[in-house]
Amino acid sequence: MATEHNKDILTSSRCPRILVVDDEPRLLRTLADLLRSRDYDVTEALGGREACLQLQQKTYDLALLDLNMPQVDGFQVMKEANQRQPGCGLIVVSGESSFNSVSRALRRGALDYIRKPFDPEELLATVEGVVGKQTLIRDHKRIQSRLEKSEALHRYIVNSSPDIVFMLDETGHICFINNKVESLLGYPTAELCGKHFRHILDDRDVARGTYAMQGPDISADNPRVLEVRLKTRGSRKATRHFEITAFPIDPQSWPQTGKTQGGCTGQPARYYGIARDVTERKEAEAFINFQAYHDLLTRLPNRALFKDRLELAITHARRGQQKLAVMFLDLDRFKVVNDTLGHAMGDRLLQAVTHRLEKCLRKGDTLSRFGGDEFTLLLPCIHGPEDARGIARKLIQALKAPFQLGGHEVFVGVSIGISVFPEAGETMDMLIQNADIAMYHVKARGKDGYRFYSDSMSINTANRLSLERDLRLALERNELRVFYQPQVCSRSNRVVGLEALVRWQHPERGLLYPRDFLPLAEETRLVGKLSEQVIDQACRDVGRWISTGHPDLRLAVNLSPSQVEHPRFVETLMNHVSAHQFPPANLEIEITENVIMNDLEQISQKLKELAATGVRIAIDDFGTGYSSLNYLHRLPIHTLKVDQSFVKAIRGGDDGACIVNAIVAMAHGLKLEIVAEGVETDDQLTYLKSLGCHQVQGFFYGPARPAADITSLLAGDALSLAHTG
Ligand SMILES: Nc1nc2c(ncn2[C@@H]2O[C@H](COP(=O)(O)O[C@H]3[C@@H](O)[C@H](n4cnc5c(=O)[nH]c(N)nc54)O[C@@H]3COP(=O)(O)O)[C@@H](O)[C@H]2O)c(=O)[nH]1
Repeated sequence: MATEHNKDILTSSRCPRILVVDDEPRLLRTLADLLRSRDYDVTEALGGREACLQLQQKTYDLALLDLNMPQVDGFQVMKEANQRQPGCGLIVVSGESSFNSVSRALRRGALDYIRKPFDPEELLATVEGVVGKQTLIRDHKRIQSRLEKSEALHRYIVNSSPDIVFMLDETGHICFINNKVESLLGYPTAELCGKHFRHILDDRDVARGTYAMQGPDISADNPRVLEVRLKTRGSRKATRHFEITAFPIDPQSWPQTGKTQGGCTGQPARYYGIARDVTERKEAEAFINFQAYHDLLTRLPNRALFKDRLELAITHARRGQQKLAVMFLDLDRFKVVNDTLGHAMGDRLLQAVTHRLEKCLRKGDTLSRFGGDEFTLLLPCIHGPEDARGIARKLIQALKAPFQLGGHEVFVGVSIGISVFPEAGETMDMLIQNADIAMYHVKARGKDGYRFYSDSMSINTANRLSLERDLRLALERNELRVFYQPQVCSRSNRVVGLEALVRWQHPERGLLYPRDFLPLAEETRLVGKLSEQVIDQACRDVGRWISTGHPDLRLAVNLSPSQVEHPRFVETLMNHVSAHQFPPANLEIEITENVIMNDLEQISQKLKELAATGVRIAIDDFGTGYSSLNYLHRLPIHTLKVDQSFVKAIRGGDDGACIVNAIVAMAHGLKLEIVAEGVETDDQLTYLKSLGCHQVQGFFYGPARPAADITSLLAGDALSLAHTG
């Protein structure tokens, strides 16, 4: 096929067409016959006029002309031929032999001049020579035109390729690169020709790219395929992703003579290939990958990625005998925002919270959104629990300031459970689960704080299920007991109040304390029912003591956060109180500051309603939370209970003691009653008395005890209280 094609290019297959022009018919015929004897395709023109007509009708390779002809002479025919058929060769055959005529004929384009009478052999040789030359010129032009077309076609194909097409020499310098590099990366081709391909490789891929091209086993059957980032022109950072397929050039199939054909390095091309822009695919892949492992709202790692990182961190920690901490964070009051301001605001809040939390963390830490308003945090390589404690405090503090959401000022808090590897669990699941358990303990104590997991919180899943079942049964079978801890006036040593504290008389496990079951009750929402039973029992017991000679005796009850948050809290509580005809003025509810701050507006309304009935309100654990003067001032608060931790600190004479001074002074200033909790020693009592804090509660006067003990205590001598403790 190629041979046929070449033959077609190189030779003209038709026999040359010759126009013979003379005004003498005899001479004309002789000349024509002579040429026909050599198989030329001959046309006779009798005179110049007919010749011109012929030139208008047909194309000729050659014209043999007489000069002296009547009307239209040979020069005019030459002029016509030059105008109409510039490719037609001209030979003059004339009896005119003056220098002028010859030179004029040659100037008009005659290729040769044969004088009459002519020698037939000489004429045939001249014609053959001119025809051969004409054929060569014509074929050359045709080949050139075909080559130009072919080159244009290939150039068009290469340059309109969607890919970058390139050739490299042995050392990796660019011999050729198509225009696509300009539209994709911004480089004019001339700028890259002769440069090493490293010039456009992203720094991160230079080593890999260079190694790939130097690899020994690259062959036509085994092209080098690799993905790299190429730099865009004029930007130090912007890159696009390309998939490069490079082949070696076989010198056998494309022999190059010294210089690269069409190349610009002066070296033979050794590799050719294409670079396909796969940026969109890579970005789509990256997005899908991101989606699989991240939460799209906060852009934080999701549960799957968190677990993966935790697994890895545990392996490292185990190998290096290090510690790590897992925190389980649950936002407080998020639900209120979501329900009242809508999900869009809820989403914005989660983003803002994420932003603040992230600011508290180091580079290697992993904060993840576990779902809803739950986050988990991995702190790898900590020295000990103190590091985690510091971070937990920072996180809590970071969320203290209000969030501005479309004109609304919103407060949220965070409850954080912490588990430290390896003490609180050696596996990923255990660490997360135990941090979650610890978090529920924070929630049960009024939210917005942190707690470390300890084994005492733990109940494994099986135990947990059986404990939950037991607790449900306990509520049905009335296994809950109410113990009372006296609140004593230190001046008179008289019992002024009783704090109701729940106990569970478990049929197999004996007497259980709130820490053993309250978080579970909170988690399973059984706490509401539990509290109702406690209130009922306490109203019955204390109501009896009130009506039997202790009219001023105060009943203090603890309320769980979820109980207070319930929309019908006031109504439910008052129903129980009135069901037992308990005088509201003898009832004091204890709530923590965090419960109040959970939803200041709602709680404030509820507390006002309660206070209007005569019920008293005490702030439990005062000093450990917000200690905000703002709400103390705005709410109907009657009593502050100084947290045990500050009372304990009295003994050491450290900062805690100063806090007691401050709280007592503040309570006096605001005309609030004050009860100091956890009083265990005479020194603490003396110190508190010296501050003017006369209502105290603690093991100094005795722990919480069953109702029967309280009956005899109230009947006996109040002064003997200290001895019964
Ligand atoms: N929603 C409800 N919560 C309740 C109810 N009953 C108890 N609780 C909550 O459980 C917390 C722990 O209670 P408890 O184990 O009974 O501990 C109380 C006292 O026994 C203990 N205490 C008292 N004096 C001392 C002391 O001198 N030293 C010392 N180490 N501990 C002492 O303190 C607890 C009472 O604290 P407070 O409530 O802050 O006054 C308990 O704190 C409640 O939150 C319930 O019915 N419903």
